Amino acid sequence: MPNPRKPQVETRSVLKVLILGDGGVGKTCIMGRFINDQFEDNSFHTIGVEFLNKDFALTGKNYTLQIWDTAGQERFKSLRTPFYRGTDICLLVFSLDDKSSFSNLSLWRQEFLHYADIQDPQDYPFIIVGNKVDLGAASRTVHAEEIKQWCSYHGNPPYYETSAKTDVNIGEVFKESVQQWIKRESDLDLNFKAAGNTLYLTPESQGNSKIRRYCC
Ligand SMILES: Nc1nc2c(ncn2[C@@H]2O[C@H](COP(=O)(O)OP(=O)(O)OP(=O)(O)O)[C@@H](O)[C@H]2O)c(=O)[nH]1
Repeated sequence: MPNPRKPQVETRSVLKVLILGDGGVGKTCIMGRFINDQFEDNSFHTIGVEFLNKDFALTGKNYTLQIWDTAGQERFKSLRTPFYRGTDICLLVFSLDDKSSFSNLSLWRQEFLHYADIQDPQDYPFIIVGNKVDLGAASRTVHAEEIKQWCSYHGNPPYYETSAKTDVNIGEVFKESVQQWIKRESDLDLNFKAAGNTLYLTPESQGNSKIRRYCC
């Protein structure tokens, strides 16, 4: 039973989720669907970056997803890249009816790794999103086999086919983001322990507020 005299402190992890991909693939609409459950038929091109927060609970734990929508057009590159650092999860989005948005996925991945200064690209949690699945098979120009090959070459990141318009798999992508983050945190923890970095608390060290679990 909770102690009524003790204030209940809510613990909440804040995750930065970045959405990248060509202009027009539906990044803003994906964010709008997830945050407000709305879809814009005529959304404007994003200029630079915009971010919105959404609280999310998974298996009894609370998270705040800080979702960063970026401008996909090349002319806005210098406005978006300064915001890549500190990203926890990166969504790489293409449109299933736009072959060149899929061909550009590798460039988006490289741009992110470079400007976010990621040291271990193979371990980084990307999620691949093929949007506009509602357009159906007749409009589809990017096929399952080539997506599978791309993913297999790039470390098998999770792949989702979504529709911001008809709300297909949008919640699942963000749930996957949290799951990827949880997995990465626990892998980092295991690696830390496997490297023999166990911290033993002695009576002296317990009084030393400068001792931290991880070294920077
Ligand atoms: N059919 C369909 N259209 C979509 C979907 N998502 C977005 N669109 C449309 O695609 C167009 C571009 O959507 P945006 O969300 O603005 O694309 P963006 O990737 O943010 O574009 P930039 O801001 O230029 O980077 C708009 O006309 C949307 O209505 C979808 O799931 N299905």
